[in-house]
This record gives sequence, C-alpha cells and structure tokens, in this order.
Amino acid sequence: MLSLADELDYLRRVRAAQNWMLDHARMRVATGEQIAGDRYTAETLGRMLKSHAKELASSPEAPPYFGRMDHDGHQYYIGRRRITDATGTALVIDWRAPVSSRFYRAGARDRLGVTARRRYGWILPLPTTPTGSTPPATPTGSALPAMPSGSLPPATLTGSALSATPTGFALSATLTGFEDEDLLSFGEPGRLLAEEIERPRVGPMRDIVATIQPDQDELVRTSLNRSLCVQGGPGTGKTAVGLHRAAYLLYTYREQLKRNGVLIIGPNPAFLNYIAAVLPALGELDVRQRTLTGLLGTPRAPDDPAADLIKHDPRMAAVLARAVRATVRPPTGDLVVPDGSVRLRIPESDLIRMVDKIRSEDPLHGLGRERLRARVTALLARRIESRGESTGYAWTQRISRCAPVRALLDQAWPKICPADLLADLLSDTTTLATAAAGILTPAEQVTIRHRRRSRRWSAADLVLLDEIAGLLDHPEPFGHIVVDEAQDLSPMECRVIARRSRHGSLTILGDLAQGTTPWAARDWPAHLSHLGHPEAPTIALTRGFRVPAEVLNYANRLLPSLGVRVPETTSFRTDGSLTIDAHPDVPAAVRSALTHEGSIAVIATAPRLQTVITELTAAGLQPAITEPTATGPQPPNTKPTATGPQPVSAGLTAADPQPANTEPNAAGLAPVTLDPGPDPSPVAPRVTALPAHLAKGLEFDHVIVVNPQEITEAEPRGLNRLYVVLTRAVSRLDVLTGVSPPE
Ligand SMILES: Nc1ncnc2c1ncn2[C@@H]1O[C@H](COP(=O)(O)OP(=O)(O)OP(=O)(O)O)[C@@H](O)[C@H]1O
Repeated sequence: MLSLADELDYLRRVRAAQNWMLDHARMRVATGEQIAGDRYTAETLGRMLKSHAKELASSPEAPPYFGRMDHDGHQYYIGRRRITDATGTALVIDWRAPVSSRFYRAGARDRLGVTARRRYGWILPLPTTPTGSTPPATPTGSALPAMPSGSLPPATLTGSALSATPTGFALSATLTGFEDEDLLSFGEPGRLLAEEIERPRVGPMRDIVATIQPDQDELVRTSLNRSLCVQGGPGTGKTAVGLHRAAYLLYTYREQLKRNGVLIIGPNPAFLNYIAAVLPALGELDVRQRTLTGLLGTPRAPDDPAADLIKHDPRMAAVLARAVRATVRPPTGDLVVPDGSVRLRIPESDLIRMVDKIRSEDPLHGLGRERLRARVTALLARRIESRGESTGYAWTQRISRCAPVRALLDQAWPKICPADLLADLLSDTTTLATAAAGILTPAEQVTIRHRRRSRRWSAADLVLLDEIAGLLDHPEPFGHIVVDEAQDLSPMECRVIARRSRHGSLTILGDLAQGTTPWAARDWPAHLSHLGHPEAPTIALTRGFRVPAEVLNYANRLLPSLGVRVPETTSFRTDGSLTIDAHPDVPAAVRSALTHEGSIAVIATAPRLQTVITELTAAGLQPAITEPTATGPQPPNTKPTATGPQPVSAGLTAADPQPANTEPNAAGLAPVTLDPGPDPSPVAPRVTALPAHLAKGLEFDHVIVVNPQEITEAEPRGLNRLYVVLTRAVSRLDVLTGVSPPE
C-alpha cells in the first residue's frame, strides 16, 4: 500500500506527465503546420492534432485521477483521461478502459480479482473573479469532496490531509485525502460516495465517473450495437448514465462513430444548458446536443392542443405516406426521345407497367424517381444497341436528363417539396379527405385543417414536415442517439428519432410516471416500436441519488394514481426534510430556505407564479425567474442549479455564449428577467421562480412548491406534473398547500 509520501510523489509525476503531454501536443501542432503533403492529408492531420491539444488543455483544473485499484499485481490509477509520461508509461488509465470496469464493479460477492480499492478526495479552485483575483479553493466541481484533516474514518489509511501544489496548471485541483475501502464490505457505499451524493448542488450537472455504481456501469458499457431503454424513477441517474454511455461509446468505438457521431436529445434548452458541461469534462467535445425543436427548426405558429393531438398520432404517418404516394401518377402518352437522326419511343403501356413495378417495390419517393429515370434510360439504350450502335457514359448522361425524360418524370413521379405538400394537404379539403379517408374521421380532418394555405408551422407541423422529408430521402444518420425524457415523445416524434438511427443504436431514458405530455407513453414496448428499436431491453433503475427518502416516500404516494406501472424508487439518502404547511407564506419559506446552503426553487403554476414573484419582490426577495411566453417555454434565466453568490443578471441570457455544441436559444425562447424596478438589488440571487412545466430534469437543493392542487388541476396529467415537481429536491422540500390541502 502506498504511503502519504508515495502518493504525493506519484501526484508530482502525474502532473509532470500532464504538462509534458500538453507541451508535446502543442509542439506537434506547430510542426504539423510545416509538414508538406497534399492539402487533404495536411488538413486532416492538423485538425486531429489541434483537437487532441484542445482536449488536453480543456478542464486543466480537473483532478487527474479519482481512484486506484490493485489487480493482478498491478496498481492502476483511474482518471477521466489516460496520462502517459515521456517514456510512454501509462500513469493514469482512462475510466473507460476495459480494466477500469473492475474498479466500479468489484463487490463483496465478487471481487473480480481486485485486492484493494482507494478513492481520492480533491478540492477545486474557484474560477477567477471578474476583478482578476482568485478566491480560495472550495470543495466543489468534478471531484470527490474534500476530506477534512483528522476526521477520516478508522478504516482509511490517511492520517492527515494532503496538499500538493501542482506545477504547470495554474488552477489545479488539490489532493486532500484518500479513503481505502474495507475489503469485507466491498461494494458498500463509502464515505466519499455518500458525501458526493449529499453535497449541495452548485452550478451545472457534473460527471459521476468517480462514483459510478455497478448497475450503472453495466448500462454505460453496453456495446454500440445494442439499444437500451432505461426506466428509472426520479434521480436514479438516467441522465448521468446516458451521458456517460455516450462518452464510453465514443472512446471504445471511435473509428465507427467518427463518420456519423453521437447525438443527445433533451427536452428543452434549459436542460441542455444544465447537462452541457458533462461530456466536455470527459474529453468529448464533439457530441451534438439538441432539443427536438433544435433538430427540426423553430416553430412560427402557436400550438393548437386539439389539432396537435391528431398531428402527433401515429395514424398521421399513414396519411402522409398516402399523400406522397398520390403524387405518383400513370404516365400519359408515349415517350419520344430524338437522338440524332432517330426518334426513340417507349409506348405509354410500357411506361405504365414500369411505374407500377417501381411502386410495388415501395422505394423512398426520391429514390423511386431516380429508379424510373434509370429504367427509362436503360430501355432507350437497349433500343439503340439493338440497332448495333453503342451507348456510353456521355450518352446515358445526356439522355437521362433530356427534356422529354424530365417531362415524363415531372408528370409521373414529380419532385416533392415537403412544405408545399403539407400546405396543400392541410388547406385543401379534397386533398386531405383523399389522403385521410379511412384513417382520420371527418371531424378529425376538420380539426387539423388550416384555414388558409400557410407556411407558418407549429411544432407539430414541423414533425409532419420531417415525416414527409423522411418519405423522400434518408435524413442524416447518427451512430448512436441518447434520448432523455423519452416518455414525453409522441409516436410521431419517436419516428423523427427512429429515422436517424436506422443503422445505429439508441439509449432511451425515461420514466413513465413522469410523462406529462398529452401523448406521453403509458408502456415501453409500443414506444420502443415507434422509436424503431422494439428489441431494446427495458432495464429499471430504482435507487435514487437525488431525492431524500422522506421526500421520495411522500411523492411515491402519488404513484398508484398516475396510470402507469413502474417500480417504486427507494432513496440512497436519509438526510432530507419535508415540511407541509397549510398556510402558504412564500416569503417566510424562502427566508428560512436561505439559511441553508445551495439552490432554491419556488415552483407553482405559471399564473400563480406571477403572484408569488410580486409577493417575493415586495418582501425584498426578488428571485431569478423563468416564465413562458406566447411562443413557448423558456429556459431559466439563472441556470437551473445556479447557486451561490451570483447576481440575477448572471443568469443565462440570449446574448450569453452558449455551451459548446448545444443549440443557441431559439428565437422566442429568450429568457425574461423581471423588471427590477427602481431598486434592482437582487436580494435572493440563488432563488429561482420556476413554472411547474419547466421543472423537468432539473434539481435544486431546496424546493418550495406553492399550491400543489393548482398544479394537478392545470392540465390533464397534472398529477404526473406534481410528481415531477416534488422530486426536484436534493435536500429539502416545503409544500405550501394553500387553503384546500390536496389528498
Ligand atoms: N453514481 C452516482 N454518483 C454520484 N451521483 C450520482 C450518481 N448517479 C446519479 N447521481 C446524481 O444524482 C442526481 C440525479 O441524477 P440524474 O439527473 O441523472 O437522474 P434522472 O434519473 O435523470 O432524474 P430525473 O428523472 O428526475 O430527471 C444528479 O445530481 C446525479 O449527478
């Protein structure tokens, strides 16, 4: 076992190796720029070297390793990235390397050959303040919490806290201690893990590489060719598992994923901002993170709940397929193509047979058109060749694009513009009746009909446009897609994702109990079929890392009324508190919450929130707010978990730089800050006022729910919404029930 002094020596070696790696990468970029070669090779090499250097330079403050294990006579230090010294010796191995899996999975029942496991505690420096000074380090960030000197449990081997000042990296993590796990209770959560889970939430979501649990590790390391559906209650780590699986796949299947890449789909921009830092912290800078809207475009027309219900129904796929097929018509007249002194002819009857044959092959529309062009050209070529003449590439090109052939294609198999087709379909009674006959009822047809031909599309229309585009051609594919909050997708939205993962795999993350959209899934098998991966196994995660037991037990009482069958979540934590107060005094609740560390959210229905904000502001407790506009929901103007001493204006605004690879805030989704009035002092900068419908996926240390009965009554799935809202609390939940306490 290494002593304290040995550990410090090792850390110095690792820091030196990190500096060498960075210098070396930068030098290679510099020399690479002078290498002669063809432009393509030089560019590819340059890009590769630069991205390697960028990756090494990113998050220099992160701890270089978080654990160590002894296995098979070797000692392995495990970190976010592999670190090698100038001789090529690996000092730290990547958490995704095959052998690292033993670090996560070795337990009392099966030690997997691991004879010792040690976890390290670090503190991170705070970023430099605007005045240029660096505040003292705090135990936050992507690290295990600090181990206070002298307070280590007897099982650990440290006698005092360590302090190693690194070289090279100006703002580096400081090693503060380590914990050796008791081999007899191997697998029991240690102190460092408990502290990590119970820490107050500060800033955006962090990676969990240091404390991945065995069941999570199995999901993370599932191979690329397998799709997975993870059903997990609130705070069971679904999002964390999905993001770490993306990082694992990129590491293990880098070559395969180079071309098509990985896509993360989240429910809204606020959520994407919340998770944006996780993959870059793991060295993965090139993962696309989008909402479905980000993938499909910005809606320009408001939602229409009655019409949307039909437009999101899977029957619409059949209506649109029929509408596209209806554009293919039997050719009228013979095809006559002048070629030099001869006129080549294909009789109408042959053309009709040809079109019928291609239709029976059921190709995508765009492919069908090209198939018709190719078959007509081939038939004309045979006519020429039967006269003993030859055709070549130039002849084929000319004839296949000549005016008579083009005219035939435009008449029998026309090009389709999705926007035109949808505008015609939705505004023309006869066209819609023909396409929807026997699929939608006449009343349903009236409901979705647009009064005028318009190209101002609602969110539901954009899904239909994508469906039409998918009937014409294949969209850009992805090697792997992670879909979060998947239970909320409509069948038609599922098809958007299915089209993009035809040859790839999916990680589907969701909780049927948290389904709040009108079309939310009630069971997984049907949903998985819409997602194009009915074979994906559904695996349940039932241990909650966020919500303390007392709060979770309270929220779980709603489960039998939610209309779905899901396993109950049990909590890893017993440190929380729950208060139920029939006389809501929001300012008093906020004042009391402010006596604790961490983020605070006041959650209510959107209309109630207006009153609450006025009340809080009058009491000198102006919160950061996030509120809906006519065009849709908005991300919080303070990042979901923004806590600590940040002014309200430090929240996300439309002008703020967006985290790498997340979409910019779509127009109309810009956050709104309450007019601060004559006295703009943000009295309660770590308090966020949040409408219930924007709470999904987020977490706050202290949650104050105002008038829960209004939340349940505000929408058809109001009980599910309340379940989501109650389970956002990391430490404390106050329920201010109002005059009529809910059952
Ligand atoms: N193994 C772990 N070690 C430490 N923290 C963890 C672990 N797994 C999850 N967490 C933490 O638990 C919290 C909840 O995780 P996450 O958001 O992934 O849950 P979720 O299942 O997606 O929740 P929800 O359905 O409510 O959105 C996060 O703060 C996450 O970092």
